[in-house]
Amino acid sequence: MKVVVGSRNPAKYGAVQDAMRELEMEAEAIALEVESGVSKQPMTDQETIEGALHRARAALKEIEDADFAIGLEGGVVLGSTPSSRVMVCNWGALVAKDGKEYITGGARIALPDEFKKELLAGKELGDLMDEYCQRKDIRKHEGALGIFTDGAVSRMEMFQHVSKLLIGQWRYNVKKQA
Ligand SMILES: O=P(O)(O)OP(=O)(O)OP(=O)(O)OC[C@H]1O[C@@H](n2cnc3c(O)ncnc32)[C@H](O)[C@@H]1O
Ligand SMILES: [Mg+2]
Repeated sequence: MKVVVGSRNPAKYGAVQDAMRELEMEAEAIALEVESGVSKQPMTDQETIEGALHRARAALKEIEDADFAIGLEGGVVLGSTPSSRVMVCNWGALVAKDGKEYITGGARIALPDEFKKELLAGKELGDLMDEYCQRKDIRKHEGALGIFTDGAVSRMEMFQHVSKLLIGQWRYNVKKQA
């Protein structure tokens, strides 16, 4: 089997590899940088879902003999009421070679309130996190999730869960059709 991942970010690509290992799938995984087709910082669930789907569709187009492609996308949700918090959201999409598309939501947690103004001014969460922690490339490592849960759940672990949910749904359908 051959699987394509629509990102070269190790927190995403590594997550798909780990998910496949856990599900005892023998597949070659290829990481490809593709366009998300949405803004660099998606600001709604809908935009984040579209980014994940676009990545998966674009990745599958690149590798003709792939069985399926996975797109993973992070975004933020600003909240529409004064009491609602700004959250990091996560979505994944799997597009199979038969054209079937699967979508799965990942964990979301609240971010510091002061992030809201910066996000509205056009700042990316990845850059905000690096400034907040005075470090580089947090998005490629534990992510906002890992930082704000004191390492309890990392971005990679969350994307691993999303990938397992996607691959599981794909498997269910493949078995049903057999
Ligand atoms: O190379 P790609 O695949 O684009 O990986 P990315 O880290 O940029 O991830 P996304 O494009 O999916 O995320 C959109 C933006 O949100 C940021 N982001 C999302 N989740 C994050 C997290 O847990 N920690 C830090 N930044 C995060 C990310 O850095 C981008 O600025
Ligand atoms: Mg990005």
